[in-house]
Amino acid sequence: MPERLAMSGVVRTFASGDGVRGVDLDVLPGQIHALVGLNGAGKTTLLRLALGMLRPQAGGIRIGGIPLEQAGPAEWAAVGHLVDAPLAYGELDARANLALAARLHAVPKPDVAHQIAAVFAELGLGAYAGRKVRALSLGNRQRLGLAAALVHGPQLIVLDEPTNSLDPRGVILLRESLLRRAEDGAGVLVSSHHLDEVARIADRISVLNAGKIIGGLDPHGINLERAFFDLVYADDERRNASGDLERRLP
Ligand SMILES: Nc1ncnc2c1ncn2[C@@H]1O[C@H](COP(=O)(O)OP(=O)(O)OP(=O)(O)O)[C@@H](O)[C@H]1O
Repeated sequence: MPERLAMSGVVRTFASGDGVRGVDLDVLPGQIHALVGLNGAGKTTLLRLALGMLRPQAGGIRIGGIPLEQAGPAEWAAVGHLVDAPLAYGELDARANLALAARLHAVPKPDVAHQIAAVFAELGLGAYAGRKVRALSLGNRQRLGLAAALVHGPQLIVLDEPTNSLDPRGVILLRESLLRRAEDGAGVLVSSHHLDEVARIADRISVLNAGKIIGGLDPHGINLERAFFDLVYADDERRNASGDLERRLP
């Protein structure tokens, strides 16, 4: 079975020199791959590249074995993502928003109501199904954004800091949802600042620093925070010692 996502030698830098500078990364079927890094490390940029929201300057990206530039509706229907703010129509209720998300991802019409009910239950949103989105709390809007990313049963799930503004119950529901979906064969790429949460769900943790993957963390290891900072500081020192040449060269 091909990787759900494969990125090799991906480069995308901005005028400042920041960005993503030569990243290899994959997500296998059934795997939860977490991406951690300091603010500005390049996590969102990398996820946007994986989703075709940004074009790489170099390198290759494949989803479901297909190069991104050749991916068509069938490949994209198998992807669910929440990167940036949840996109929703404020004047429509939560159910209507999810129905749109389901149809956009090619869920057959007769299945839409059932799949919406299932994902509402999964993320604890049932009580808000008839509520206009503009009247939802921040956390419930985030839950709705997650529901929209998951309603069609995607095989590749890409989430940028998905626990943002979720309450502890929401964090647990999302955790259970991602673990179950991975067990069913989905591949998950998720960025997070919460090392404890990441350790609970990830099969693999990659550390991104200044646009590069500088190593991995053992999800079962003790003192993940210490291991994380050891990697980051060692990389910062190495880059400082080399005058951060790589950063300044095109
Ligand atoms: N569209 C853009 N134009 C210019 N610079 C950008 C753009 N998008 C991101 N950057 C820069 O690229 C770097 C990486 O940003 P990115 O948002 O990917 O980091 P991040 O790891 O997701 O950070 P955070 O944890 O704060 O969300 C930052 O220095 C950011 O300012």
